[in-house]
Amino acid sequence: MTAEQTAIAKVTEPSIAVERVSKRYGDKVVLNEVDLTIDKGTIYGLIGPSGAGKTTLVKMFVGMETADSGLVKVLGRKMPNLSLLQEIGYMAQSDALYNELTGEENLQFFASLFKLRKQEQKERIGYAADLVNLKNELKKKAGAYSGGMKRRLSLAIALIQNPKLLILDEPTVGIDPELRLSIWNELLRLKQEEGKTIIVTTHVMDEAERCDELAMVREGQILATGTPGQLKSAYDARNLEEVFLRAGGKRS
Ligand SMILES: Nc1ncnc2c1ncn2[C@@H]1O[C@H](COP(=O)(O)OP(=O)(O)OP(=O)(O)O)[C@@H](O)[C@H]1O
Repeated sequence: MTAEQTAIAKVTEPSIAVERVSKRYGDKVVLNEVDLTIDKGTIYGLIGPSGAGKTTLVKMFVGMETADSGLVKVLGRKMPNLSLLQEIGYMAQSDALYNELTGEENLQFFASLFKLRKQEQKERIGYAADLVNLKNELKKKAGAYSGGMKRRLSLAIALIQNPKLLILDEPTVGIDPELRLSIWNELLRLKQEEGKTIIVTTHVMDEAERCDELAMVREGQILATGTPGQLKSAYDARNLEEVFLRAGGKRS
């Protein structure tokens, strides 16, 4: 391979490669031979009804779940892999915060887990708190935050170490429309200007519209992938809500 070919291969290497991944809990098959490729520098949405397997899949990207069979590669390395945690920001569906610590102390604690210089740590905390509009609430204990504020603090924590890959499980639940818009604008900027790869699970169809690519997940399988436009034409639908319903996306 020439140097140029090597460079191209590096650029085009996907952020996530999932090959024939299956997972069951007891008798229940939660993921069934899933294949998925997520390119670098894209916003990728996983949509599908409750219980479809989206969270289980993204937990594998973070190394919090393991597949029974198949392969999950993140940034070219097989998961689980502890050394990749610096590169992955994860916002879980339920907030994992220290209620007895203030918002600021929570951010400091999570920042201290990563390799950041003191000054950088300070800057990242300022940036993340500002992004989620929590700068004036940082001295309050997280336990006294509203549900939406806790979500915002969790999102700030996911961004704290400036990861290459952001994995956000229903990031804007409980967040008001104005802030939701500014968070989405920032996600778009992070993709465009910093080349980050962002993976979101969502039930909100106007958020799905903002993704570059989507995967429709149902009953542990990926029914279809494509841009929002491609999915709409494939299902002959006017909007993604119709795609969702036509793909059989009834909530359990
Ligand atoms: N630790 C577990 N033990 C047993 N079953 C589990 C476990 N985690 C998930 N499940 C089951 O796996 C299935 C898929 O769950 P998952 O959370 O991945 O769905 P989801 O698509 O993220 O749903 P939602 O949109 O509601 O978040 C569900 O039937 C769920 O009950």
